[in-house]
Amino acid sequence: MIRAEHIVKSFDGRVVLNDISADFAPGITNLIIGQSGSGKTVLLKSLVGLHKIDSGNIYYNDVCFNRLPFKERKAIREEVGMIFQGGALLDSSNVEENVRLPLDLFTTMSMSEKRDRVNFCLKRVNLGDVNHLYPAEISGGMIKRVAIARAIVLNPKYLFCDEPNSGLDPMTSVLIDNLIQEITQEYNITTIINTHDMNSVMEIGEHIIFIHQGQKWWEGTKHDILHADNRELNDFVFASAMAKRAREVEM
Ligand SMILES: Nc1ncnc2c1ncn2[C@@H]1O[C@H](COP(=O)(O)OP(=O)(O)OP(=O)(O)O)[C@@H](O)[C@H]1O
Repeated sequence: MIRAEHIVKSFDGRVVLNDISADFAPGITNLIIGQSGSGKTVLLKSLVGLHKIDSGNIYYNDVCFNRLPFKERKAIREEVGMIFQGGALLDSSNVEENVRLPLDLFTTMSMSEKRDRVNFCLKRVNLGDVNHLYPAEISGGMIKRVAIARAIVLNPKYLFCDEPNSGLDPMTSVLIDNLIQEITQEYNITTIINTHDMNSVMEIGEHIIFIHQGQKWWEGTKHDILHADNRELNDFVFASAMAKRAREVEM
């Protein structure tokens, strides 16, 4: 469980997160949505400790993360998996080396133990026999799977995903969304996903926070969204004519 309490963050006196509070429960997919520039990435980075917040508190279970000394914060960070936009694999390392990297950095496992763990994680994301391929030799969807395998290799308690299906076709996006949801449930991970993708919202939006101009404007589930009486949310979610018609039909 991650809890944000009254988060305020500004840059050069300009407030970009204004008093945001939210609970992110484990075992479900928590989505942060909002227009470009609304503050989603700043919120995600603040929650993970990459931005120092001006005020408020961030709890990881019962521990106040933002007030911890550096060493203890680092220990919690080792329980965090991250999936970055574009995958962020090392181009000069092959798939196995990319997935193994957190094990090399943070564990004292033997090489054969590491190889077993890497193979287990690659299998979990439905990738086989790609260990020796380089990122340039695999598809965008495979890159995301490798990024997911790397994010789970240390058995994280918390998983942060920044636009996990950016650049993917709609079918591959659904597969990646479903994979993240399955892994979240299977290992009871607290997962927070930053997304613009309305298909993701309707597919895996078990808990959704809508950010508007730096404020939490609406909160609910994918089922609530269809009936939400919130103009900014509706303008954002049902922006296209097709989405508007789909909503009318559903209503
Ligand atoms: N390091 C920074 N320094 C100054 N301003 C920043 C910084 N990072 C973000 N901002 C500002 O904070 C606001 C929110 O940015 P943020 O990246 O969180 O938006 P977003 O909702 O993630 O947008 P997008 O969907 O386009 O990625 C923007 O106005 C942005 O210019």
